Amino acid sequence: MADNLRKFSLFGITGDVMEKILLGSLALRFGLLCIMALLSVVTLSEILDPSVLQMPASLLMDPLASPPKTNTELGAMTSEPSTKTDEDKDSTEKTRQQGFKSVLRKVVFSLRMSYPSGKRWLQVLYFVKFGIMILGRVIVFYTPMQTERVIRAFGQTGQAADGAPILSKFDMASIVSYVLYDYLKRYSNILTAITAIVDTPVDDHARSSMTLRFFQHVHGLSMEYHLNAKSGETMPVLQGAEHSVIYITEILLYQILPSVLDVMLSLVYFWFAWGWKYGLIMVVNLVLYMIMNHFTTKRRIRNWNDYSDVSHKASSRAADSLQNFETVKHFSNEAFEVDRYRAGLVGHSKMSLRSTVEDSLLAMPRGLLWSWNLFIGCALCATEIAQGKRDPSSFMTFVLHTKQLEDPVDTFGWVFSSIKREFNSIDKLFDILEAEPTVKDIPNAPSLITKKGDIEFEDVCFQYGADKKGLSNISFKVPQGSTIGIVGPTGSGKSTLLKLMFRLWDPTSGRILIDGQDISKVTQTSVREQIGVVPQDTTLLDESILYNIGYARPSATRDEIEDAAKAAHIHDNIMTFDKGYNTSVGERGAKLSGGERQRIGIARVVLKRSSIILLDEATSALDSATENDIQKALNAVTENRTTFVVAHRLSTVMHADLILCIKDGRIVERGTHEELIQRAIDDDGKGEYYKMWRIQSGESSSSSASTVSDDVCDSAFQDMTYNAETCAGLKEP
Ligand SMILES: Nc1ncnc2c1ncn2[C@@H]1O[C@H](COP(=O)(O)OP(=O)(O)OP(=O)(O)O)[C@@H](O)[C@H]1O
Repeated sequence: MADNLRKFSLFGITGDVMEKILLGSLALRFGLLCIMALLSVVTLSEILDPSVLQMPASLLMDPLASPPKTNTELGAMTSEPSTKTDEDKDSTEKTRQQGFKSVLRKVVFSLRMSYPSGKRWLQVLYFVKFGIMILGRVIVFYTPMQTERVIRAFGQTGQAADGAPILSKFDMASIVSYVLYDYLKRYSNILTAITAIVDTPVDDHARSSMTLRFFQHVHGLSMEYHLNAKSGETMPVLQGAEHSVIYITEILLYQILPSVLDVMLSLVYFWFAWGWKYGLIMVVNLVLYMIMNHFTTKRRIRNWNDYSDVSHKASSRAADSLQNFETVKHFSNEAFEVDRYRAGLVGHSKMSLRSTVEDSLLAMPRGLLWSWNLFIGCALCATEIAQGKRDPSSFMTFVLHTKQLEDPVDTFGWVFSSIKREFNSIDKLFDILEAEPTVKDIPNAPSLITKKGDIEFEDVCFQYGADKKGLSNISFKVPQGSTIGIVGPTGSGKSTLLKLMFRLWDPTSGRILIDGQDISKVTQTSVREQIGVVPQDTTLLDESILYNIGYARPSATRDEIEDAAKAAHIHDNIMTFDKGYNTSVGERGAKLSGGERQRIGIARVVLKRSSIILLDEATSALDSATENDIQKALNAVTENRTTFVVAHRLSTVMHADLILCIKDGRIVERGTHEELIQRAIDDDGKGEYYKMWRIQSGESSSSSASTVSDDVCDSAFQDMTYNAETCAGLKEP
């Protein structure tokens, strides 16, 4: 060979020179590879530097813990380590990922979710795809044997019709069969086309049914979950898990299973058709490969977990800052947000580089092991051919079979790590799916039947958490059609009381009765259907005004919606907008003023026509004149309906049939406005309600109760739209 090369000449370049060029280029290639390997190791060690690894963790800290003022402070903030809670969470997550049971659970979950249960024709398609996969294994197994048959045919000699010797027989049938096998093995063949077509409706069905189930579950969760969940994170988790479920199924059934079948078939074939030595080489190689793979996969998973955590946190922080753009602008923190996001991206790319470098380095020993196996097998086969024990064509069969196994065995190299990555997102989904509603309907709970609308609180106690505030021993009874005013300092528990009525939470002890029925024993939906709420901060859906008002009763006609808007004194405003009722309100109603949002909230309650109405500071964002108008409208709406009015402005509640004054979660005073004032006057001016009334009426708190004069009353009335009779009743006898 070397001699032949030396004699060779091309364009005047002799074989000698050519040989040197070839050797030189080989040496150069080797040198470059060494440099690349060295650089990879250097990069790896740099990336493995713990300070670099901690960098992205800075994104985990709460930026509000100490609001940044200067760039230096911003820089300092972004290099803080993560909070312990997040670390704990992450390690729990990773611990949970391990364990056979947990893996099995996720696998079963994925397989179940991706199976089109309930759809017969989709099930047929599902099994067609599976059948094609099995057929594929048979084709893969037979292709090398067909090659051997073609080669053997060359070796067969014979005689032509004229008696001339034929050195090699031309076997068209075996060549055609080989080409056919090869075609069916290719990516772009008829079987893969059928698989892709079959796949689409099956996967689409799995995706949509899964997302709907998850979506329904999340909507079924209680207020507590939604308050704790980060807005904007739930949907990506659902979408990520939806992708993961499909991916895991695809990998299990169409990557791992075929690979296992390929390996098993080859193993059995070699062991029994070629002898135990070949089988043993295969087994030893596979076992070594799996062991090596196990350790490398562990490392890859850790890399991936770190990578996905950093990536997830960086993007959710970025989304959060965009959602709260107004707050960012209030504090001119645009640059801070950009810096924080940049730090996240830097961490992200470092993680990405680290895992790529590690993955590539870890793949090298696997390649070497495989070549070693090929070498042993080839040497054994060549020896047997040389000894005349085997046909030379069998060498080709061995090489093709072994090479054909490379793909499936290599699949084990990456498939387990990638499947485990997907487990990460299924874990996040499990967190959501495992969240139980804190407010639950008892089994077979009946619906609430409202005959009148009498309401009773029976020694109701409630706490948000073990050490958090709530309500204590709340008891009162109100007949149908009454208006109950709830007043008290901020944070005293007024809204909490309304939330308990609406069953956003259930009392820790005690009972709330509507028409004698304990609301915790009837369905939440039936309770909520009977109650109309105007919350402190009416949030709207990013749709038109028409849609938002109609949301209270989707069956309402356009006329009914407009009537409700008129009753809430917002119709004229709406008509001044270019698109009238079709005006889009923006995200959470951001394109409307606070007062407009509140009036849409009131219009909704008008449209809902519920028998009980809860108004939580429903008119706080309105000017006195508009409030006065709306108050009249609300009086019409609330007539003959049991109404709870939470208000700081006493003018809103002073006509109530009963006023409850709440302080630190307890009712400290109760009565009508007149009774409360009179009681305070009789008691030397002591009384919470009286104190608030005097502050709001503009009288100095140091004045004594006995000096409640006409002037005071008048100034109070200016703000309170108070009536003359009530005022007369409050003056000193
Ligand atoms: N989801 C919650 N988790 C924990 N604590 C809460 C929660 N909601 C409210 N609280 C706490 O419960 C207490 C009562 O809150 P609530 O909203 O009922 O007060 P409020 O009297 O309506 O106040 P305001 O007049 O300011 O609206 C407050 O200390 C508040 O911080």
